[in-house]
Amino acid sequence: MNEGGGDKKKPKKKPRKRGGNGGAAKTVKQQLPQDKAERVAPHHLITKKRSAENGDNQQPKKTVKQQLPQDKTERVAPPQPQDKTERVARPQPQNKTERVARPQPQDKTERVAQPQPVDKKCPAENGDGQKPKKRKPRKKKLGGDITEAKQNIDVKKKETEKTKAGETKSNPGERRSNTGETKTVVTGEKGELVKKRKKIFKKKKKPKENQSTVEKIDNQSTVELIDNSNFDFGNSERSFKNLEGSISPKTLRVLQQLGFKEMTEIQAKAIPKLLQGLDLRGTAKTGSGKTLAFTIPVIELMSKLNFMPSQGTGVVILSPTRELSIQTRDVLAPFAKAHSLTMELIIGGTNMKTEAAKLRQGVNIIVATPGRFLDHLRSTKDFIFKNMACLVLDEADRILDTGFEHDLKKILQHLPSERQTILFSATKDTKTNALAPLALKANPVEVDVDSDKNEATVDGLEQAYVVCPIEKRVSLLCRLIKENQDKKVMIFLNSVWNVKYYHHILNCLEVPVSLLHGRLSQNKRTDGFFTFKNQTKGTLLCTDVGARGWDIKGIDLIIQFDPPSDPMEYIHRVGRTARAGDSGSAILFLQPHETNFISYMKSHSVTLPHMDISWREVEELQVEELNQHDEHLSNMGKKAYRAFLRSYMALPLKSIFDPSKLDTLRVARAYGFNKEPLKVRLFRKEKRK
Ligand SMILES: Nc1ncnc2c1ncn2[C@@H]1O[C@H](COP(=O)(O)OP(=O)(O)OP(=O)(O)O)[C@@H](O)[C@H]1O
Repeated sequence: MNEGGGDKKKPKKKPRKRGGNGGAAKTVKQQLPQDKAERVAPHHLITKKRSAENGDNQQPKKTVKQQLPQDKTERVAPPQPQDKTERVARPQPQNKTERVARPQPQDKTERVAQPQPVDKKCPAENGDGQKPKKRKPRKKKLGGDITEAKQNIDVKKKETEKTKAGETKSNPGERRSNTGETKTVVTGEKGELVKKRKKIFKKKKKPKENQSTVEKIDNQSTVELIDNSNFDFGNSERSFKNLEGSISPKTLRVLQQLGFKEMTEIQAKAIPKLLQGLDLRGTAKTGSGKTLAFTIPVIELMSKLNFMPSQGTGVVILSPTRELSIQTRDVLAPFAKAHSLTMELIIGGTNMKTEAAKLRQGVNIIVATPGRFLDHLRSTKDFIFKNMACLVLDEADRILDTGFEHDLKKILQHLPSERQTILFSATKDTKTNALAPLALKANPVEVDVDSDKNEATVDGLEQAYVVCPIEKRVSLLCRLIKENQDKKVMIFLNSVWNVKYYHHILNCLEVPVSLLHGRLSQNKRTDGFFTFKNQTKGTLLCTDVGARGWDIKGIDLIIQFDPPSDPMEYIHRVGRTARAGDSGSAILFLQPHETNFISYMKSHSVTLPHMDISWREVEELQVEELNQHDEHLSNMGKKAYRAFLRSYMALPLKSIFDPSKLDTLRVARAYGFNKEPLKVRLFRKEKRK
């Protein structure tokens, strides 16, 4: 067993309790008796108009009306679920035709080179808390957008009418989701909009207790039985039973034991091709079951080859993060066990000698991170990899990110060229396009199950952005966490120091949060991952180590406190919720000068409605005062300040996240300093540019 803690036993999963956290709320309340916000209904924050700016919260009708034109996207009916029967009924491309190189879809980043029109600032975006003199201009500004939204609504309505045929008549403004849950379609009527906004913080539908069970598969890991109810396939053609004859009875038995009945779209399309030994590049949205799509074929391959430990390694699966490797190992484990295949996790932060000893004994399937795997390729004597038959690159685009690209190229040089190679990811970028010819054989099978979808994010996700001046971010964050303390929340930040800093400050304020970042020791990292995984509620602050591939059930809300580097990163971050047909919410924090990101996202098929904040109800935290009482916090604040500026500089979308538009004095205030606590030389240079 390695030291990474990946083999740690997971406690039996308890049924999720979604009741309020009375005790915790009380403590926070006691701690912050001034918090007016505590006195208002939990959903007040987002449903109320900007009463702070108006200095008037007595006009609820106007409030809602003011929200209406703010956001054209809110008025657009959410994308209708594709008719799955139709999708599946389409003739499958013949194998030979598939192997002919199809024109590669344009990389989205290329498509969106032109600067998009800047959203006009709303008063809240100015952060001045001033009442706007007139409301009308705001309506005018979005007039065009509304027209567009109306057109979209008309189109969507027609589509909806078609798909509704055969459904029971429902109330206007309601539709049945594919999970059978009633959803409100935004028709522009006030009441319904309020309903939709409230849903951002609404509790997720709880799975029925008997639908999800945890069962121990072996001594090393526990694997959850699958609750199929959210994946509404309704199509027996996708039944795993149809693979009888192409996959072994042992594999079918494990699938059955785990509760997998029907394949997801990516599985149905990729597995048959992979079983033929073809190279494949697969793209499907987050949480769509890509792991199993490669797990079954690699297990079958090893089983057919009758691979013995003395033959060394037959399959290598590379993932960009340690947690993702641990997770993949856990998915593979019951299948490997059923076929008596040896399997090992090879990730950084663990004892290399122990790993080397295992490799020498012969490990049929390796699940690894690229750096550590390369170390073994280079230095572990008697590690047999010349028989390697298959290489899987999970989250292929991320593997190519800085640091891994070099490792991967070296790995490819070491491995036998006669092998099957499989690339999977939820997103594609230019780097993956560049890797494909290096790693894959000519003309690999391309399976992109989302190419015909309007939205790049999943159907069950409700997302919105808030415009928040930097010095108010911590207050708003605190408020959001408190409001969602009975839920499971992930908060993304862009630097380790800021994760540490906000972890400290929030815990000082008795807002309990945990943290996870790449500089923790492997044991702490794995513990943190599993603790969060097994919690029914709680808030985790993390860097992008948590953005990719984590398959944690029951995450209700994703908050992106710092912006993602690009739309792909956004998609992966929000992909930690609303997985496998489930629902979830996501909120993106933007500073007033960053709102161009929204149109940029739209051009990448991510539509983000604006979420209003009633600033009056957000208690302002006096970070400066906290600094005076806590020297440690003040010191951390300095480091976090510097890390924030540096990470901001590192954001690639300079025209949107423009360092020259960042007011360092305001940034300093956000960390409780009334002047810049230290000079960040590189940042100054960048600003001058
Ligand atoms: N055929 C299936 N039926 C029911 N549930 C499934 C099926 N296949 C996978 N799942 C479940 O769906 C969830 C998401 O799967 P997985 O982690 O493989 O998604 P992914 O596509 O790799 O996501 P990401 O892109 O975020 O890494 C898992 O909990 C898995 O158990």
